[in-house]
Amino acid sequence: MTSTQTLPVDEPRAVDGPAADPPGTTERAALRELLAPVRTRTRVAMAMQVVAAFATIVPYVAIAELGKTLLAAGPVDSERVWTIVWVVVTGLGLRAGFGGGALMVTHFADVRLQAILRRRIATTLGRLPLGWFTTHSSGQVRKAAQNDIGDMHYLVAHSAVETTGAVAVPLAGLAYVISVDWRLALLAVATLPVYVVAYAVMTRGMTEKMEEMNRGLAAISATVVEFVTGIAVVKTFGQTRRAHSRYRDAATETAQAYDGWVRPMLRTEALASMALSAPVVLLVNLGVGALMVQAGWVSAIDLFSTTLVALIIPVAVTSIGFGMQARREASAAAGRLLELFGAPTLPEPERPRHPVGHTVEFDGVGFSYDGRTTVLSEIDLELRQGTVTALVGPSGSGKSTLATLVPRFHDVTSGAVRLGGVDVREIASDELYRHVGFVLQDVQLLRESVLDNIRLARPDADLDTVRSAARAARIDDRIMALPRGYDSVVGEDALFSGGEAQRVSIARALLADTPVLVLDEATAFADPESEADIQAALTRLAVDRTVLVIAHRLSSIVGADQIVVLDRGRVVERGSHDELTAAGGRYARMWERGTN
Ligand SMILES: Nc1ncnc2c1ncn2[C@@H]1O[C@H](COP(=O)(O)OP(=O)(O)OP(=O)(O)O)[C@@H](O)[C@H]1O
Repeated sequence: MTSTQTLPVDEPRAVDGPAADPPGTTERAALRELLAPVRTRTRVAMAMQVVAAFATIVPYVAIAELGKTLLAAGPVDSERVWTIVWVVVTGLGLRAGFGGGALMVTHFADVRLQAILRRRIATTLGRLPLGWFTTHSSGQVRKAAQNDIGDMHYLVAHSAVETTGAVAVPLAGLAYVISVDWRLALLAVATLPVYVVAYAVMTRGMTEKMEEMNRGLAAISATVVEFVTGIAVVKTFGQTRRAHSRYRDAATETAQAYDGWVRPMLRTEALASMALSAPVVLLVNLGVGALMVQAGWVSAIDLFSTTLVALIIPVAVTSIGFGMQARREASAAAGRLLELFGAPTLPEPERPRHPVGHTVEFDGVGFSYDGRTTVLSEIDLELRQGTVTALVGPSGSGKSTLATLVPRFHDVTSGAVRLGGVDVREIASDELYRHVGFVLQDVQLLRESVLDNIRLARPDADLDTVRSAARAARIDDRIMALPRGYDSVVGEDALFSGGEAQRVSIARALLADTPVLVLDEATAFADPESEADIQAALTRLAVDRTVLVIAHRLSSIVGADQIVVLDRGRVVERGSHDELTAAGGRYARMWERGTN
């Protein structure tokens, strides 16, 4: 049983912008929207980083002044020396305090944003129609909750501060060297253009190359998944070698593409980093600077002080490049998160109504998943309180779709589904799930103790109550035989077969005790003994409830109060087993063939 929450949340906005938006605009807007809750903190941190950037320059300037003082003719002015020492210490202290403080502010901001986004993901997931989860894998949800939020860490906690530092430190340094001598300033940044040009060459066509790489990696992972999921078939038909070679080919192709892309890039990168390396900066500044000193343009001590500052400019600049890649990844992650937040949610009624009784009615119900192909049309049905209705029909006739409209996996396209006289869309979702339970083919057991799995809807139920539900579902003996009994954890020391998992979920439904039940009679994988157990458990579950069962075996629904035959989304026959076999129609033929 799943219940949904109704937490207040901003209405999600559509992710896709107008068609005329230049590429990247939507993602930038997405990023701005996601980062809005921490904008003020980020700005405060940036301002702190500007102070830290100026403080970074102070010790270098002070040391240059110290040099001048010590080399000046006459006795050393010790008072001035001490003042300079204090300036150096203060500069270092301010840099550590403001720089560290800025990072602290952004890291707290990041934690806050992660909490906001995680809550928003939980709220969104709680408001999505259950049908959404049948078309989206848990992997996608996990990626959003972990990887995408994680990808945003660099952006929030580091990028703004580091980029500010990367711009402010060189600017502060440049301001100082210009104040000393404009020719020395030119020298201090002389190697920068080489880096900028090399970097531009390196990142040319980066987006396309990254896409190509991602395609290659996706192909490799697809062949691995194909191999692992189909391993039984692959081995049985002796195709292991072929499957291996497909993986090898995909891996080789991607490796070659990577090599072809990265090799020239590494050469350029080496050149770029060389242009900003300390020996090259020193060589250019001291070499050319010495000529300037000889020519009498500048003093040796000025050259010394500007060379010191020139050494710190490159370190700051190179961090910009690193930040750009992380920013790109974070923007893409933000886009994916907003896509999740923008998924159409199940509207909650403004003024919820309460059902009276537990009769379910389908009134002129029509449904389409995509708005084009009609899956159900003109369904009029009444599932009277306390009766069992079985749905039969060929595969794809719409049985599951019809049944899952009752717990609002999706909302009808036309007509209405009513419970106790109230349209299910007018019942608050948590109340709806207190009335409607379901046991579907795809049994979902959580990685928790068997006890907690069974008492999911009633966490306060004691062991005796849980055991009596499990006994009714014919699974108690099996659970007691587990190493830690009811405390065994599903997936660790509680490993259930398909039929056993089905019975655990029946025990869960029995305990939840909802008056309306939607059952998918999943007996396809069960052995005859297990099938008999499941049938017995289902029969027990159906007592005194309004039950809608998707029947795969006609033998199990002979006693149903009403059998509904669906074909291509329409009700083609309806009646009891005796009435339908006597009528000699579709059901009678299915019964004779012994198939559904
Ligand atoms: N999530 C979905 N999105 C789009 N189309 C869907 C979705 N689920 C089912 N369909 C389509 O709706 C139609 C009815 O499917 P449904 O699963 O309700 O049939 P069914 O009678 O329960 O079939 P089966 O007995 O094989 O389970 C099919 O054509 C199917 O392809």
